Amino acid sequence: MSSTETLKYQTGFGSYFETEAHPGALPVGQNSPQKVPFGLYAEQLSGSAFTAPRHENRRSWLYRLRPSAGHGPYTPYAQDKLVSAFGGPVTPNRLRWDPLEIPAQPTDFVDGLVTLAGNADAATLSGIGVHIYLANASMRNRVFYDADGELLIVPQQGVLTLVTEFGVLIAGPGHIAVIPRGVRFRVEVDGPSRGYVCENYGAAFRLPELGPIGANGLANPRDFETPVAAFEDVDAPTEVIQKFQGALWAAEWDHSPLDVVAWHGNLAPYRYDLSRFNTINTVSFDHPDPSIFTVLTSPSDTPGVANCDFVIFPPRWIVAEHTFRPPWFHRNVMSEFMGLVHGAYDAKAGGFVPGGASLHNCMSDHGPDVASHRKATEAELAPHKIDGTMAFMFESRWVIRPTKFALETSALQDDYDACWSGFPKARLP
Ligand SMILES: O=C(O)Cc1cc(O)ccc1O
Ligand SMILES: [Fe+2]
Repeated sequence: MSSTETLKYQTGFGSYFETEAHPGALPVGQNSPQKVPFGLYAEQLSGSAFTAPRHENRRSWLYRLRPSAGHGPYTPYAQDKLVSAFGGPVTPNRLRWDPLEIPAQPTDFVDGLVTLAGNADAATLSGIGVHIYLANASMRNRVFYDADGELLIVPQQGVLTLVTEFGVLIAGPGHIAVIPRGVRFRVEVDGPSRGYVCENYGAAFRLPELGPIGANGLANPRDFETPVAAFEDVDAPTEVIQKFQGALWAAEWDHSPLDVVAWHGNLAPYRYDLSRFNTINTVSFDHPDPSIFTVLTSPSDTPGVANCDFVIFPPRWIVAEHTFRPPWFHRNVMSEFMGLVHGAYDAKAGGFVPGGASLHNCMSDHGPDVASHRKATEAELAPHKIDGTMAFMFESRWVIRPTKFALETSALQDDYDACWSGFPKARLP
């Protein structure tokens, strides 16, 4: 990721930013002057209702070469692997997938998105879509935006350059990137690329409360990075593809919409280096609930019950005494989708591999496989570093429904249940 160093970022989660790619482009003292500097056009992008309370209110003002309203109609764009209709029958079975293969034929980020699962409904602004992207080509003369939700991108292979209306950010394995609902962007790849996308239909991701942890810890606000303004002045046909109510639509614009010369506000893309996560865990006994590893949360209307939590399982020291150290057996009202960026996950000795995924829905029985259980019950409980790994979970209050594709793909493992068979029965004296 050497090119990272050449880009500039502004730091702070949800900070109030202001940035201009050309000196004097940003109006001073007001948002919408009669004459914007250089004849730029002012446009407000609202990510929350105008009347949302201040701590929830997110919007930015963009100053662009042309108003983005100047375009013709959108027509349907065929890409049937990306869906947002999660009705129909749903299996209660535990599911696990091998990594989906990156295609051999040229495929960009938009065409390479495939939906594995999702819940609730983009129309009511709640729930999530869970997608995998499989790409080997950069987007050329085309730009994407998602009216249905915010995109949390978890690269697993290949470094992405996200050229957005707000500037350029780079994210490879070990980083996440978040693109707010509606923000237009192009994805450039450096080779075969795979990763996970949580499309958040609900309230925007934010940092979790820290409660008794105190004022510091977990993901610290200053480690979130937002690009500085950068624009392209391109008068050439550009295909703008949007996702709206589950379907893709395309329109041809006569210029690139990535023409924002300056902007200010608190709604903007950002990235985060997961190695900056200040991991907190037990120094006494027992395995804490995984909420201790929450990086970002999208709350629902019920306090403490997330539309989606983004949780990671990063490298960390394990020191618990007289404790079964890996995740315990459990059943959960919340539904859990997991992925693996690299390394191994301590509850699964085999079968859960980088780029793969698993789904444990509401009340499904899961936990360590037989081999992990045996190893952990026999291990000498010295301090131990779990290293070289990064698993994650999208955890949601709504049942996560696999798509038809996810249930029919040959990547779906047909023997997942077997990892929990053969536990010796307990013997009472
Ligand atoms: O199921 C999983 O592997 C995720 C998970 C991890 C953990 O440490 C505790 C609970 C939990 O659901
Ligand atoms: Fe779990």
